[in-house]
Amino acid sequence: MPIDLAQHIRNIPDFPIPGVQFKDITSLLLSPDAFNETIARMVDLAAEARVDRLAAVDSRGFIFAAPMATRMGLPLVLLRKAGKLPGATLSYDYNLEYGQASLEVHADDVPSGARVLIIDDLVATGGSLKAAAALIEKAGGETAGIGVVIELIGLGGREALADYDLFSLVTFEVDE
Ligand SMILES: O=P(O)(O)OC[C@H]1O[C@H](OP(=O)(O)OP(=O)(O)O)[C@H](O)[C@@H]1O
Ligand SMILES: Nc1ncnc2[nH]cnc12
Repeated sequence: MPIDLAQHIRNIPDFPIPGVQFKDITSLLLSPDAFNETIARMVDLAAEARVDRLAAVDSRGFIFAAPMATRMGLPLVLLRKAGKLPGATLSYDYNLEYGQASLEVHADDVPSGARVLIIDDLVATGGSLKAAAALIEKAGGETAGIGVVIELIGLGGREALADYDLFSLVTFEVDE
């Protein structure tokens, strides 16, 4: 029987603010089989694009991108929240489903013309991943695609990212 990854993702209503159905991946991480299957499926989909590097969105994206990078034998670039990276950075401000943030990348981590696949746990409005793609492009790279474990339907994420190839493993309606 294939593993139903959706069954391993816990829903927490009204977190972090009333009205948000929070998709909690900590329950997925507690199952080594489900976590392993998640990485295997992400790697299979990632292999469909020509990719030179992976980039991971702070912080939950790190959990999935790091094992993918070692399995794929690719360099991993960290896209971090403001003020965390020690070297010279480029940054981009964006809106979340429930707040505002800024992403940064080390300017030297993206060679000119490098094809970068961006990885995160989840797409909601697409704001974080749009900022991630903008950063990669500002640094001189090309966005080879975007991969997420969870796609929330109803907040316009896929539409906001229409310029990019986006793959996801599991979809949920935003109010589900
Ligand atoms: O599509 P969007 O509306 O931009 O929302 C999705 C983003 O929100 C969450 O991250 P969050 O900023 O909460 O940080 P975390 O990973 O550190 O929990 C999630 O991990 C995505 O990165
Ligand atoms: N509904 C949600 N669940 C988990 N992470 C999120 N990031 C943005 N919206 C989210």
